[in-house]
Amino acid sequence: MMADNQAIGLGPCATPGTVCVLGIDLGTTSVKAALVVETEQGQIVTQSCSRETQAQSDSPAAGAQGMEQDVQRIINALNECLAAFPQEHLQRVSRIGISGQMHGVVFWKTNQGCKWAESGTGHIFQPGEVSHLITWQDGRCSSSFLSSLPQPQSHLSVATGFGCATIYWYLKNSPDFLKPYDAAGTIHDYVVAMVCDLERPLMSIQNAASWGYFNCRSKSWNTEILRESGFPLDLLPEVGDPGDIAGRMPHDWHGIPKGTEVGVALGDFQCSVYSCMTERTDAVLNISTSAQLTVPMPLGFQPPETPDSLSAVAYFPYFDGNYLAVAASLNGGNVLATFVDMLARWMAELGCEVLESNVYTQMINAALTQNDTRLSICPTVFGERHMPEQLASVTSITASDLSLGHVTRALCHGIIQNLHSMLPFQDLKEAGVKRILGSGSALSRNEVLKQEVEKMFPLPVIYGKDVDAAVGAAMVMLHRR
Ligand SMILES: Nc1ncnc2c1ncn2[C@@H]1O[C@H](COP(=O)(O)OP(=O)(O)O)[C@@H](O)[C@H]1O
Ligand SMILES: O=C(CO)[C@@H](O)[C@H](O)[C@H](O)[C@H](O)COP(=O)(O)O
Repeated sequence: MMADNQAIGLGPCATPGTVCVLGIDLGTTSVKAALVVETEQGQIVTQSCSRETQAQSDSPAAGAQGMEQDVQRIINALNECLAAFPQEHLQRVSRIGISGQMHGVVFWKTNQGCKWAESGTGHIFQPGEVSHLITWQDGRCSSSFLSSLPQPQSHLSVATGFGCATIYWYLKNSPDFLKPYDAAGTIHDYVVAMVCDLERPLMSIQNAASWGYFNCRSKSWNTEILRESGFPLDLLPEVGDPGDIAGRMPHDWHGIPKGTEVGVALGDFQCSVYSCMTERTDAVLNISTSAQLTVPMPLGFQPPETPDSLSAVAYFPYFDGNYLAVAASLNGGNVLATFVDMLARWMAELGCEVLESNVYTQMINAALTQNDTRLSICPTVFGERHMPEQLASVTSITASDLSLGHVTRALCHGIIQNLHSMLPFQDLKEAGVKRILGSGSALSRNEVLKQEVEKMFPLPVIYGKDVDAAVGAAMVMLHRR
């Protein structure tokens, strides 16, 4: 797996004639990049890099419920990742696949979305007239606000943090905010639009479905419903199929040659699945900032016409018209990150500074010596889309079960139990699942989470080596010729 703060060189760069693809994932916590080459033995990840973005930003308009990220910081992390790769590797890249955190929205002004500049290793861009990214974790749209919106004609219901809901929120609460902007997309759509110099942004079906008000059968926005309610239709991107080429780069970028093909931006969840799922009897468990447990739906499956907002399982578009049934939890690695942040703040108040990475190591080690606990933690600090009101709670507290090991064990158990409550083991068995493939760095770096998965889902669980959204995004562009 990828390590923070350094580029990992894993092999030679592509020799002339071999295809080399750059995969990028703009995640909620970190940016990841990987170089993947096709060899006679199959695909090899030759370089990889990960950088935390530290992009969380205040949201004056939305207050405490808002969750925004500073685009400049995300692009800084991306630039650092690419600058860490050897030039001779980047010069061999012929195609780029980009994925990222879904549902969120960023606004920009056409032709002023970025500024290009010369760096030591070629051209790079910096954000220009761009808003913050309002992320999938944003909570400004209350249940009553959402129920005041028109009913979508889609199999997916609309939740807070979805692009169209956020645009409605601005329209109704702060219309002046939207005035300077004439383009919008997810953060990864923005990057694709900038590197390809697109006049109008292009979005894949995967990301369009994640915004709400998109019909996956007709592959079109709910234009009439949106128009009737005064929605600014001009802000909706054009839509393409996952795997399509969005454009070619008119400039070199970090030494990647001018003319390189860039794919339409993809969902990070779908790319994580693509990086590891090989059999129709595989389930995939991805834990990054969020968490998803998923199984493929039978070929030819079409989702119901209308959504079931009380269901914990949704159908997300995958590739080639296929769907994944997914328990998409809002409570994954972010629950552990919240706990670590709370500990670090308490320690600071008590006069001790601690490095967060050391806290993760210590708490995971402590929980590894604590196989079980009576402490019970419901970890839904961030609610769930199908029951936003149910927040976290701790029960069965006894004085003997309060060590760091007990609490960490109970937290990890709670995260997996919550996923299990959304998509139980029994359902996986009935769907014919034979093994679970683990992906995402919050899982790969945490032995306690792995143990809890294996206890709650008694199936073979396999943790692949190069399994994440950046590698998946590269693989999509390698396979789709
Ligand atoms: N040092 C660490 N050891 C183990 N887990 C960590 C560590 N640092 C962060 N994490 C976990 O990784 C999660 C972020 O994973 P990441 O793959 O970067 O997310 P994303 O793809 O959403 O950007 C955090 O929410 C946290 O739970
Ligand atoms: O929002 C959720 C919650 O699981 C999903 O629908 C969605 O695929 C992902 O969480 C987002 O794309 C964010 O991904 P990540 O940064 O946590 O990897």
